Amino acid sequence: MSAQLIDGKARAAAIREHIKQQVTERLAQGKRAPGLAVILVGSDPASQVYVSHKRKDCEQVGFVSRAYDLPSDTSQAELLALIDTLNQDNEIDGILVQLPLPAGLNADEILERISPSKDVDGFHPFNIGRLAQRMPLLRPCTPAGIVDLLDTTGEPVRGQHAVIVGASNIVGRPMSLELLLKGCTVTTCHRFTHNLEYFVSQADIVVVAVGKPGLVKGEWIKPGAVVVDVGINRQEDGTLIGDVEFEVAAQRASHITPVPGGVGPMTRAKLLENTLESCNNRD
Ligand SMILES: Nc1nc(=O)c2c([nH]1)NC[C@@H]1CN(c3ccc(C(=O)N[C@@H](CCC(=O)O)C(=O)O)cc3)C=[N+]21
Repeated sequence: MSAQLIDGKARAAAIREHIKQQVTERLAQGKRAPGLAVILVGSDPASQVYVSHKRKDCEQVGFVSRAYDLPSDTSQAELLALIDTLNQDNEIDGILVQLPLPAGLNADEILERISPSKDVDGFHPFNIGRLAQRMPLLRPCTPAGIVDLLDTTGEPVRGQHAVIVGASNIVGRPMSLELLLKGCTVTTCHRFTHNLEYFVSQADIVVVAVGKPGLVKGEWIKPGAVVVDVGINRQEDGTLIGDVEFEVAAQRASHITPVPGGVGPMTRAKLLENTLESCNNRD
């Protein structure tokens, strides 16, 4: 039995279509289009790819996107000053500082400087705290995109044992909070976890977000489990693979996300949703 693919690309396209309609309605009511500021510091090639995707997405849905391509020697003070200005800019509803930042910059201080109401990444401690206390406002995009995808499988979520592999601030930790909010029993594994196989083999839902190809072996997957692979590992030949051994896992899982075409497009779609929500809240 091979798993059903969870088609993030199609789901993301449907979300963008819906957003585009809402922007058209806003314009018809004489309201402005949502504005997203994307700050890229330095010239990390992967970041340039992701940022160009974000700008294209904005154009497609009718957002105003403002790009700030800053030199890698931009100082902490210059970055903080730009964020302070954008926090006050009434044309801008979302501010995104593309990670990773060049060494020497304090990312935590920079992200915390973004006004929580314009934090469309959902990384700000205020927004994470609201999620932790079951009162989410702007939610981190990748975990929110995964919750959306889980709902499309038709498989139960509430009461299921969810195992998250990876405990980063931008995926693993908020993912654990999102699935707790959905009523899952949550196990969060990380680099200090002993016997990862044991935990993964218990899971009804597995979310892997580490960035290590082949980390989760296919035979660890419990028959019928739902597998969500957040890993985006670029191989020498330029192809992308995830953190899960896809072929074997797909023989055991009921549903599985492909890489590419699964979680990645949902991350981008949720960023657009957050920006529109911020704009609507500012009317
Ligand atoms: N402030 C900030 N916010 C982020 O959300 C953020 C970030 N920094 N830094 C880097 C990561 C990575 N990330 C991805 C977004 C889309 C795809 C995506 O669309 N992937 C496509 C493939 C795209 C390709 O071909 O490279 C897919 O998986 O199908 C991947 C990765 C967002 N990130």
